Amino acid sequence: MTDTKTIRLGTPLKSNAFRVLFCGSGELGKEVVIELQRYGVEVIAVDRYADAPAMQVAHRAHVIDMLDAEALRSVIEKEKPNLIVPEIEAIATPELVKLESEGYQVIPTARAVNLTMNREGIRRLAAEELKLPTSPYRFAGEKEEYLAAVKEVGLPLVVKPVMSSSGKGQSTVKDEADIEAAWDYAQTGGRAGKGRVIVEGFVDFDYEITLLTVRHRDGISFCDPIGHRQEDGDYRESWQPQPMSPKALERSRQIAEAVVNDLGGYGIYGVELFIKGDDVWFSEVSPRPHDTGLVTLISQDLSEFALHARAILGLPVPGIRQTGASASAVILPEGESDAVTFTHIEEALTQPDTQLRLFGKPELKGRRRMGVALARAETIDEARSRALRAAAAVKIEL
Ligand SMILES: Nc1ncnc2c1ncn2[C@@H]1O[C@H](COP(=O)(O)OP(=O)(O)OP(=O)(O)O)[C@@H](O)[C@H]1O
Ligand SMILES: NCC(=O)N[C@@H]1O[C@H](COP(=O)([O-])[O-])[C@@H](O)[C@H]1O
Ligand SMILES: [Mg+2]
Repeated sequence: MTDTKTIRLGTPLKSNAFRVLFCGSGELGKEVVIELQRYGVEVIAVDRYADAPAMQVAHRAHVIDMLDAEALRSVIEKEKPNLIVPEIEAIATPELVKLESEGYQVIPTARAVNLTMNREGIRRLAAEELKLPTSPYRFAGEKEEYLAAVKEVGLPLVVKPVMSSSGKGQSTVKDEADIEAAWDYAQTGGRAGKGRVIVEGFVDFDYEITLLTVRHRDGISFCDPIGHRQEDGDYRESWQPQPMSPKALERSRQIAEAVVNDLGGYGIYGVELFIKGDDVWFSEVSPRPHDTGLVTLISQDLSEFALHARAILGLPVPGIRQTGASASAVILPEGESDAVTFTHIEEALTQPDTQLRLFGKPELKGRRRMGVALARAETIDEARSRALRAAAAVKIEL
């Protein structure tokens, strides 16, 4: 007898395959693909360039301009996936909204992906509709408007393109003299070309966290808070668990719950929060695994990638086990190469409880995250220095 309620996973490459299509195929997608492969899911990886990390572990791949709505629709209509999994912000998300209304399933929801790909969507939702505390902010599309926004918000402030990630196009302005340069960088450095910016008042936080929050068929589960250090808007190290006052943790969970329940769907969310004493500000949210959550590859029995896979397949998440003080440190070389060689990996791995991931990105142009070191230890401080030492040990030949 067939139980109509049960999840049905077929055999990959057969007519009954359960097919998942990734929009974006970077290092975060690669780990989710590996988790889905473990369930015998058929995976199709899509990105703007060939041989992207997740493509290397998927069944097949397509290279398209994901900001081109027609190209995106055409690949989806060709593959007819059971699930569409956005992996990066820079996608023609309004087309995903249309595709969802035609019956495709977008993870976690097309609305969540559409709102979060643009800082304006998610910020207005969080601050104006959900009334959550955020930094003061203004949006601007023209230089004049930008200069007025800067006046209203006041220095110090942070300028970001509305569509960007990993700090691309982002500047902190402390001095009047840097106001012009911040506008120019936002117009050239984002992931989707010129356009609107957000001007945010600088929040003088004690520390910041990512609260990984899973929405799954049985409700919501939280991972322990992840602390992290960012430079130029891009993450350099992360650790788990970040010590927090009970009040700040409770407040953080309330904010995360409010946001993910509004956005809905199944999957993991990375809720970014600024903390000062017991006060918590919402910063932004990724409706997908978070880069700072790479630490969960060593710090949890089910990593954020395994949790995402389970949640999106509609499988249960009865518990998440945190296995002690852990840290991650990025391998972030700078230069130009179309075939990077990594050496001294032995040195990176001489310490116990240390692991390495090299993403296999086919090109280095400027500064790019190419790998991550992971470590566990007795204390957070030890785990951090162990991860940093391992990351620094790896040498790069261009
Ligand atoms: N208003 C602010 N006040 C203080 N610091 C900020 C502010 N906005 C951003 N930052 C700092 O810059 C970092 C990156 O900002 P944000 O997360 O908005 O950029 P992003 O490009 O979306 O990065 P990612 O894709 O890695 O999440 C934050 O984690 C924080 O350290
Ligand atoms: N903060 C978001 C983030 O870390 N996203 C991750 O970086 C990739 C892009 O890397 P690239 O710029 O090196 O191609 C994305 O595909 C995703 O895996
Ligand atoms: Mg962020």
